[in-house]
Amino acid sequence: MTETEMDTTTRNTNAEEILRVSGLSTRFFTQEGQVNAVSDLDLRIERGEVFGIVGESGSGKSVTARSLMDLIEPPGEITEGKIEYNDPDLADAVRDDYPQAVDGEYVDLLEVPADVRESLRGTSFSMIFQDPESSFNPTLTVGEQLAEAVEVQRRASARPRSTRAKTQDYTLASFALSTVLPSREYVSEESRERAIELLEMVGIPDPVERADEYPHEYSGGMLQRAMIAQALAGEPDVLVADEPTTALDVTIQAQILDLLAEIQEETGMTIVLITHNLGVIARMCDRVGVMYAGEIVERGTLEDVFDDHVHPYTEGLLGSIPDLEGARGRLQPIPGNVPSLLDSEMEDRCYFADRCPNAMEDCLDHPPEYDADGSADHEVRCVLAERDYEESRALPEGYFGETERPAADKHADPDRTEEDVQPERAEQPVDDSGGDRL
Ligand SMILES: Nc1ncnc2c1ncn2[C@@H]1O[C@H](COP(=O)(O)OP(=O)(O)OP(=O)(O)O)[C@@H](O)[C@H]1O
Ligand code: NI
Repeated sequence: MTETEMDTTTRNTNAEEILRVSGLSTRFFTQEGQVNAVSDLDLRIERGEVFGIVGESGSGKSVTARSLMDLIEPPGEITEGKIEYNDPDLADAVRDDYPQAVDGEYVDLLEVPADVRESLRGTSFSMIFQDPESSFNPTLTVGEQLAEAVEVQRRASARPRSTRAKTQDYTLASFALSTVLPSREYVSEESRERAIELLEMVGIPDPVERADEYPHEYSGGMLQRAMIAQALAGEPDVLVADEPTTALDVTIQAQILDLLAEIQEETGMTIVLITHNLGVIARMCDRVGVMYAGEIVERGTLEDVFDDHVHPYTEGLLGSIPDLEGARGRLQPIPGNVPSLLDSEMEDRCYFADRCPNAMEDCLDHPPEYDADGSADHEVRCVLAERDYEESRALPEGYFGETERPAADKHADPDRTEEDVQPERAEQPVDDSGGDRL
């Protein structure tokens, strides 16, 4: 181990992990059979970092995000694993009733009742989505909805989580209470003012007037900003952003990413950023996990993944982003199809082997995660971490049957959104449409 590697190791043991996900599996029990959307997934998210999850369409990114937020609905189900959240007060509050859920300052959110999980939504965890329409009620003004979100936070901070309740009953009941949305008439003037502040913070011009408008009166980019404001109303520790810019045009995409980066810097919030776009990852993230077929197949720092990647899938993803010069690069989608995640069709091998230019006999066994060169965080689910590619061990052409043309990826339309988000960490000029945001 080199000296630099030692340093990284030290840093990582010291950094506080706000979220520890271990062995998480999420299945959908559909008429066609069991869909293994997320399988045995491990994640360690450090407080204050921007952690990116990237992968092709169907790789399980959104299901991972929704699992973290406890938003999986039937026929889906988290079938295994732990989602441990670092919150000493919560740990104290639930320790007596749910000792198996608590490990020091961590609480396994899958071991506490649903109402406790729900009480954390908005105030500890918040999520923004690709389509802001889904986050707003069309019949209420944006200002009213933001004020309601602020009220939820006020109630949550009024509950005796940090002062330790006298009785467990009271503690748990208070968690549940904070999930009840106040009705409109209880929204205080203070919350209204805070709503306007939030709109201003996310760069909405004339926030006082805009607060009284309905969602449909907002442009796509403005509504995206308003959704971010809504997500921030509860001052969450962790923001999960699922493709927050994909639906927007390139200029607005860049502005929204800048806004998120600014807010992150200002508040120290932890962000889990989900995207199919490695350019967005390069611009925003500290560390990244590359997802394929419901698993993280490569993870590490940006440097690990961009410069020292081992997995041919990562290589393939990198080949499908535009070149660094900003000239329209030739996008080369990875040949072959995203695999079926139907349990009955998944073989116990490397799930990428049928598309992999370097598939060997070794790949017929499902690979574990290996340590890879680079930072201490660099891990890869590929035998190439352990051995070089050997032509003599290559699987014969056509081993997995006919390889077809790549499936149309709904996100991979190069003419629309990809070209201007550059895969480098450039300081972008701040857009001037928003005034003072923070
Ligand atoms: N409600 C559902 N019922 C059945 N299968 C589902 C459901 N939701 C997701 N899946 C399956 O889970 C797998 C992962 O989907 P997910 O939405 O997480 O992919 P993704 O990586 O977010 O893709 P995209 O980039 O297209 O958003 C897919 O095979 C999908 O078909
Ligand atoms: Ni998705």
